[in-house]
Amino acid sequence: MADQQHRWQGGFPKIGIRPTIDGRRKGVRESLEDQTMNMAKAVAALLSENLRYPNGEPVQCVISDSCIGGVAEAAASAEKFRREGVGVSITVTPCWCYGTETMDMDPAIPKAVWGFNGTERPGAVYLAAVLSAYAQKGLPAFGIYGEDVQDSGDTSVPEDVKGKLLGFAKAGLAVAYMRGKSYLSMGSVSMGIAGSIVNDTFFQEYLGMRNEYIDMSEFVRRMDEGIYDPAEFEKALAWVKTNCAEGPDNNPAQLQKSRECKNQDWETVVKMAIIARDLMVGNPRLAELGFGEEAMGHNAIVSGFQGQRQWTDHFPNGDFLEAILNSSFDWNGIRSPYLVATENDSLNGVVMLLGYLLTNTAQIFADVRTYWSPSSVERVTGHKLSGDAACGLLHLINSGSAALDGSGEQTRDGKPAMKPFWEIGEDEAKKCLDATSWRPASVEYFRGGGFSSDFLTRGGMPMTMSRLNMVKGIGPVLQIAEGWSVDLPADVHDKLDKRTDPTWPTTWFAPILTGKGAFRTVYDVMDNWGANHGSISYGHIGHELITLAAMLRIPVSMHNVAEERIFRPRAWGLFGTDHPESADFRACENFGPLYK
Ligand SMILES: C[C@H](O)[C@@H](O)[C@@H](O)C(=O)CO
Ligand SMILES: [Mn+2]
Repeated sequence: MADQQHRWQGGFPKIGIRPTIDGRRKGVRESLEDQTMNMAKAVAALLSENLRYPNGEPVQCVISDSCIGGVAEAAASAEKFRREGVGVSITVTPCWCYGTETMDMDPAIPKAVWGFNGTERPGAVYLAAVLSAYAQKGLPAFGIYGEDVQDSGDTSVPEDVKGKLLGFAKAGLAVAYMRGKSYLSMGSVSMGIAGSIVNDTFFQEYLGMRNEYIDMSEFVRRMDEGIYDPAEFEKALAWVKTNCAEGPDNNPAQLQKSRECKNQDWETVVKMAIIARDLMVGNPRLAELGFGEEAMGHNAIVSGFQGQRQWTDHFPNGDFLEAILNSSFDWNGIRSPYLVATENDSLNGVVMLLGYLLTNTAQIFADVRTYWSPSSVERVTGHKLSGDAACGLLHLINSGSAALDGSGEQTRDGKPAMKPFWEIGEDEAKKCLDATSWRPASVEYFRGGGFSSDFLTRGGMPMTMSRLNMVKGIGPVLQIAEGWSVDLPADVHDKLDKRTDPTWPTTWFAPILTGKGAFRTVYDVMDNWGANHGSISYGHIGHELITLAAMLRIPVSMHNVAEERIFRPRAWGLFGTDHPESADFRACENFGPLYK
């Protein structure tokens, strides 16, 4: 995958591990050196063995050169971390230490402290002391403390501690990786969708990201002037002819485009996909072809394509571009997705990015289009919903950027899954492609034609749908709904699907209900959802999104994650423990965005 490597040119943030110790020599420090450093090595091994960067390589950890017994060693460690590109820090200790003299003072990087639950020289006292120092200094940190007492010679990492270390590290790496990267708007506001109004202050102050913009006419320039790799285009077009089967044209006969026009449209949409990727991450091949500036790209880890309507009123739509780039495979083989938000809905692009960085898997971008009550389904189809669907369903469907991974044709332990690219087999990629038919675009919507990916998500996948909303006076607010994809009998699906648009990808989604608030019923989930879109990740990752949101100081207004799975900075509890949701809002407001 050599041609992919340039997209990782910025490298990846490392995790700094800070073994921290009681600095008193003549006995105390000496007695703790090995245990403390061994804790750091155990955490580094845990993280590198279990976590991977988006390119599939193991996460790298950097351990301070010495235990940190005071400010001189803390400063030396900070300097090493700066040199090494550390973006997340974890302090570990089995003993009492001097909080303000040893704490990590870098305001921009997520931090956690693991205080060993021991009795000889308890790390818990330091843990509590330093977390209070973090709260006092406005640097909220995560506290990790195992539930069971460990003997001083025990160098293992308990399961509960492992879970918190891994959850913190995943979210922390996501924060660090976003910093300095771009969101690329290809076009502007689509059909009056407010999420397409790109809020650059949000990207800058909350995510540390830059906003880049290109006009959609850039696609015409590059196509007309051949600013793309012609060899790759030929390879891609041949691959498409073999792997992207056209489905039936659902347009009225008199509106259907000729075969010749469709063939031309295929060439156009394939070029659009190559050009969109080059715009996002650049392409060294363009420099070889004499297009040095275009070869650079926009350093974009997520983009949005406006498409509708001016482009799509004249040119083939961006559904192929969006769907194939969001998938984990294309003519260059199996690879990490390039995130593209349909309709340039940048707020949905952000939650696609958060889900991707937490899971390293492709995301489904969808309209939260219809709530189907059990009675409505029965009225329309005669079918009685049951199982996960018994309380009703949400019809998630949008033309465009649902990754083909969303078909659920990959498997893990024999069940439908969406996997990181390095776990996907060639046969599984083929199954996703074979499960997708490319329907001539509905010309009522897309006068310029194009092809829409049409697949049906297999049921039985754990999923998490999320949405970022922008509320005047508050700023960003995150919504999360864990649930399951659901299978429907083929005839039932067909009847319901045909009532919307059968040429688009469908996921039948059953949110997990709690019986309370927005999760009292499936209808309440829909009725509380903040916008027309959601991003759907594989797995129940709501707890990891909550941890990540707290790091970013983005309050969560709606979720169905059990309280015992939630992990936020220790300081959040100081805003009240009886109503965690309101405490979250107040804590986020109090500490404010990371990069303000
Ligand atoms: C094709 C249609 O215009 C759809 O793109 C539209 O209904 C949406 O997806 C709105 O979010
Ligand atoms: Mn939409």
